[in-house]
Amino acid sequence: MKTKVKFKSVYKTFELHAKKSEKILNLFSMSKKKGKEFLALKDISFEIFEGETVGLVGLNGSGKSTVSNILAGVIQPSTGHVEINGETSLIAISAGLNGSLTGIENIELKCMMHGLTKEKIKEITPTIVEFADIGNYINQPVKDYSSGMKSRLGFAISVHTDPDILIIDEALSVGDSTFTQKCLNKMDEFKEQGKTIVFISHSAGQMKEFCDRVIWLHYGTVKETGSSTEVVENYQNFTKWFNKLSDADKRAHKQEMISTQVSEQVEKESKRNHRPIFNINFLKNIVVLTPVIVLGVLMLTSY
Ligand SMILES: Nc1ncnc2c1ncn2[C@@H]1O[C@H](COP(=O)(O)OP(=O)(O)OP(=O)(O)O)[C@@H](O)[C@H]1O
Repeated sequence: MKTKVKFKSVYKTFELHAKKSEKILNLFSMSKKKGKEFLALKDISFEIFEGETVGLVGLNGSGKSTVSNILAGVIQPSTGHVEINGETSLIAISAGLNGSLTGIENIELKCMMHGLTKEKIKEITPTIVEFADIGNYINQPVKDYSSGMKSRLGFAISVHTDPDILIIDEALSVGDSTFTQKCLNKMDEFKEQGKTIVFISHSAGQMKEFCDRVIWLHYGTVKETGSSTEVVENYQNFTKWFNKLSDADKRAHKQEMISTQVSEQVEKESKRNHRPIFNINFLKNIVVLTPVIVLGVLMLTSY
């Protein structure tokens, strides 16, 4: 079987800053206070093969969208190896849509970005418009759309640009039932054509029906990978257990898990990135630049 996607020991960290000013100072390496780092993905490894539909499940914040954004090339992993064999197309609520452009203009732009010729775009635009089915809003700026409308347009464009790997990130959750069914039928067509699909949904039913395999992400790690029925059932048992906890126990459990995502990276970072506020390069720049600036000011004021 041909590998379409491979993640090997992937980590993704996000910097967390208590204040905006810290973030700005950090950009110029002038702050000693290194913002804490949050490990959204910790040592993630998995493989997806051609023609498979693989689901991602997990609690809010477990890292599903971070994986889908890496797959779509929207963000880069911090460390680790990512192999993607084919063109990906991400369908998430409003992903890649330009708010100030109209629906029609977005169709043109996104299709061009997928490398479609002008003739091809002209040919498929009516089909996309018909699939999106948002009436006259197609000529309105996307910023005026409801989330359902954005999702409809995003889905309609993505499935008609003929991607190898389709990534659907909860885009169906905001559509009404008629549109969701239309999208699920389209996904069936894609499966029949042997396309690869990565599907993120909080619907256990959709996961079991559409996915060959499911990956359960848990606080940034892979908790389980296996057949969709088995993994979804184990995940549901976990959520049942979790929901039975008291509010205080839920909070404590979450806090305990999240603290492992923050503290581990901070320890590593503090060892790796310990640097003085005014390092030698900063002082060198001051020594070289000050006379130049003073000379410039003197020349300007002498005229
Ligand atoms: N740009 C960012 N800066 C800081 N933290 C971020 C950023 N993007 C994501 N995160 C954090 O990374 C973690 C994973 O987020 P992600 O959106 O991948 O979760 P998810 O599983 O898709 O959640 P949901 O089910 O709510 O959509 C979350 O704790 C989130 O707050």
